[in-house]
Amino acid sequence: MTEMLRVMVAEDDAHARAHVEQLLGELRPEWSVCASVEDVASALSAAREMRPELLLLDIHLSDDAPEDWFKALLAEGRDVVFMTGDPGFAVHAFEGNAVDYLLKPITRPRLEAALGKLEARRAQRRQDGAIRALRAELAVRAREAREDVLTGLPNRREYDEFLEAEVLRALRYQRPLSLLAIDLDRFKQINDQGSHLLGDQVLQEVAKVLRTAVRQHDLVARLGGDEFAVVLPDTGAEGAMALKRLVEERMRAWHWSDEVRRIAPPTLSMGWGTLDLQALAATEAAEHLCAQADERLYADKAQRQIQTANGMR
Ligand SMILES: Nc1nc2c(ncn2[C@@H]2O[C@H](COP(=O)(O)OP(=O)(O)OP(=O)(O)O)[C@@H](O)[C@H]2O)c(=O)[nH]1
Repeated sequence: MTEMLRVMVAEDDAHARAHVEQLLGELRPEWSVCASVEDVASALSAAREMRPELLLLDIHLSDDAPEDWFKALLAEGRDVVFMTGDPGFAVHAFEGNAVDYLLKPITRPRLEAALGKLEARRAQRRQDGAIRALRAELAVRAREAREDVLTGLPNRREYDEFLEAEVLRALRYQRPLSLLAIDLDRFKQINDQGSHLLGDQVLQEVAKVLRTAVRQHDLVARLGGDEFAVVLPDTGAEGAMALKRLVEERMRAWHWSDEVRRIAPPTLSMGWGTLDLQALAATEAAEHLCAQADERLYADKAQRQIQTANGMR
């Protein structure tokens, strides 16, 4: 698709200016000359006000203008083609990243070549922009694929990969590894008696409690629904139990909203497991680790249900 570009021509020689504009009209009839100026002040103000996409600039517009009057335009990244009678100017033109420079008198083939360069540069810029946008989009998608949208915690995919890598590391270096499996109690009640939105808020707050209770190298993940897990590298059973107690304390101390408190301040059932460092196969060791944590979680939940039935918290 041909772009409809707007061009500014700055040239103090009226004949030369008319000549350039005529050539432009012949070479790119769909483009328009939005500013045709003859001095520096008009060139600078037209460049800012008319926002032409191409600036065709005579370098020596008037004797009293500073030699580098056009530098600000180049610095803004504007597409400039210089027109000059001085062959030595080429160096300055390209240092400033001009599109091209044309030696006077301007000929049709040289102007055509300069316009071609400009179009190629604009096409390249569009392509670069599209690639940058695509990269940014891919980065967002990649993050979303590993992140739980509601809480911002790593999701199950990230958790699975992290756990697998940590199990291998722990077995290889014979370092302890623990896991805390977590499930909200009676969460359905919050959704049913409050609202789904209130349920979402509770999930977000639980994520905060967990995130702020763990160490930097631990991984807190939301596995789905009201299930969370914490992978604890370099941590044995004592450390896992200590974290369980800390999370319980923080949940009790959390400032739940009145609406949540009216229904029931949320509590968590938790179970921990530790990796068997004598295990020969990593997959079985990981499965055993998860099974231990789940078993303790269910036992914890069963006990809480009994306590609730007996009217205790
Ligand atoms: N608000 C909200 N609710 C969710 C989300 N994901 C799952 N749920 C709800 O979580 C509830 C889980 O219910 P259950 O599995 O019975 O768990 P529970 O009510 O905590 O019961 P126990 O674990 O036995 O104490 C269901 O009502 C789901 O609809 C979510 O992203 N937001």
